Amino acid sequence: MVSVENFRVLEQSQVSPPNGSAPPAFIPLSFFDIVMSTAGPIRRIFFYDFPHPTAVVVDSVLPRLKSSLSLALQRFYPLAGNLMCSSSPDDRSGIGCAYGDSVSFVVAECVGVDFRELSGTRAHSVAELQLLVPRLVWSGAAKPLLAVQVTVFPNHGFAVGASMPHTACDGSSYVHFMNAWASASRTGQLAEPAPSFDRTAVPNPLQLRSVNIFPGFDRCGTDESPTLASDFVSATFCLTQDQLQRLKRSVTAKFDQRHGSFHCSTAVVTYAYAWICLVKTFGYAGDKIAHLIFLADYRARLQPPLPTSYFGNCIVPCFVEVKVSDLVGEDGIVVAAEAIGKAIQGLRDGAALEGVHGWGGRWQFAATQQAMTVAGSSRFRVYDADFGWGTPVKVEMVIQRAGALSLAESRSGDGVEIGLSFDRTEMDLFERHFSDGLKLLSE
Ligand SMILES: CC(C)(COP(=O)(O)OP(=O)(O)OC[C@H]1O[C@@H](n2cnc3c(N)ncnc32)[C@H](O)[C@@H]1OP(=O)(O)O)[C@@H](O)C(=O)NCCC(=O)NCCSC(=O)CC(=O)O
Repeated sequence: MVSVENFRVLEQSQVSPPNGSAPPAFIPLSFFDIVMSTAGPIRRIFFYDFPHPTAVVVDSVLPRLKSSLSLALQRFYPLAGNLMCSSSPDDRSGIGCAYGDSVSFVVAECVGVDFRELSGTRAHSVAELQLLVPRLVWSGAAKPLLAVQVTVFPNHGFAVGASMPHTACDGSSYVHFMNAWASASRTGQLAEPAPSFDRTAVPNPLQLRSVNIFPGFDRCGTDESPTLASDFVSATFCLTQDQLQRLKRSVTAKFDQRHGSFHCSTAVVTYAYAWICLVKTFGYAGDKIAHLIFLADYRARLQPPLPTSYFGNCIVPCFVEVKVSDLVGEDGIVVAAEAIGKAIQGLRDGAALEGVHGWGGRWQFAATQQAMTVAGSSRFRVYDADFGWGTPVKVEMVIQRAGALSLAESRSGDGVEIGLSFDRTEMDLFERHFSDGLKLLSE
C-alpha cells in the first residue's frame, strides 16, 4: 500500500526545451480552451514493468526520459510556458512562452508496494494513485501547464505521471504529446506529426477572450487533490471485441427502424452499457431522469476542419437524458444507445455550436444530478507510449468522483477498457451489474 511513509521524493528538477529552440511567443486561448478551463487537470499514470533496482532507473532511464522530454518540448513548447491571464476580463488570456521556460520533473521512490495491484485492473485505492501524479501549483504569474513525475518501484517497475490543466489542451492533444515524448525517448528523434498551434480557423461563437469570466478560476488550475477515504477505489472493466459485437447486435436486433437509424458504434454501446450499470449501482428511483455528458472531438467536424495535429482544446459536450425506468428496463441498452447515437448525429455540419449558449447551464444542472461523464477515448492509442522499455502495462486516469468514467483501447488490442472510481461497496455492486449483464448476452 502506498502511504506517505513508504513514498519519498528523490529529486526535484526542471526540464527546458533545448537552448534557444523555443522562441518567446503568446498563443491566445481559443473559445474551446476557455470553455474547458474549469474542467480540472488531466492526469494519467503510465505504468511500466522494469525489474531493476532504483539505481539502474536513476542511471539509465531518467537521463533518457529527461533529454527526450526536452526534445519533445522543442515542438510542444507551449507546455513549458505559463498561462497568462490578467484580472481584467477584457485582456486576452493565452499561453506565454519565454526563453528559459521549464517543466517540473519530480522523481520519487515507492517501496514495499504491490506494483502489480496498483497497475492492475482490480480495485485499488485512488488516494494511492494520487501520490503518483505531480501537482500543478499555480502561484501568482507562474501558472505552469505541465508537470511530470516518475515514480520508481524498485525491482518492479516505474510509473510516468503527467498532469496538464484542461486549459492547455484536450485528451487528444495530451496523448499526442505523450506519444511524441515516448517516441523521442525510444528512437532519439521527433517522429510524431508536429503539433499545430494556429488558432485562426477556430470559431468563437460567444466572443470569449478571458478565463477570468469564471470566478475563482485560479483554483481550477491548482491541483488540490481532495482527501479521499481509503475505501474509495478505482478499477478497470474490459469489453472484448466479441462482447462489443454482441452488445451491438442486441441493439440493432431490437432497434425500431421506424424511428430512424444511427451507427451503433463501439463508443455508443460502451457508453450505453456502462451508463445502465452505473444507474443500477446508484439505485435511482425509476421516475428520475439520468444524465450523461460525453465529449466529442470537433476537429474533423468543423467547417473547414482542423488538422488532427491541432494542439489545444477542440471538443464539444454532448448531453443525453433518459428516464431511469427506461434505462434499467428490458430494452435499456436500445433506449440508451439510440439516445447517445442521436446526440452524435446532432454533431454533424457544425450543428453542435448552435446550442453553445446552453452548455454552461446544462453542464451545471447535470452535475447536480450525478451525471455520468466520460473522459478519454478508445482511439487515443495510450498504450503506444513506449519510452524504450516496452509498452505500458497499464495506463490509468486518476478519477476522483463516482460517476466519472474514463475510456481507452484495451491493452491487449481486443476491445476497450473502462476506468471507474467508487466507494468499495458501490464498486462491488457495479462489478456485479457489469458481469451479470454480459452473462445474459452470452446466453
Ligand atoms: C463523439 C464520438 C465519441 C462518437 O464516436 P463514434 O465512434 O460513435 O462515432 P464516429 O462517427 O466518430 O465513428 C463511427 C465509426 O467510424 C469509424 N471511425 C471513425 N473515426 C475513426 C478513427 N479515427 N479510428 C477508427 N475508427 C474510426 C469507426 O468504425 C466507428 O464505428 P465503430 O466504433 O463501430 O468501429 C467520437 O467521434 C469522438 O469524438 N471521440 C473522441 C472523444 C474525445 O476526444 N474525448 C476526450 C475528451 S478530453 C478528455 O476527456 C480528457 C482526456 O481524455 O485526457
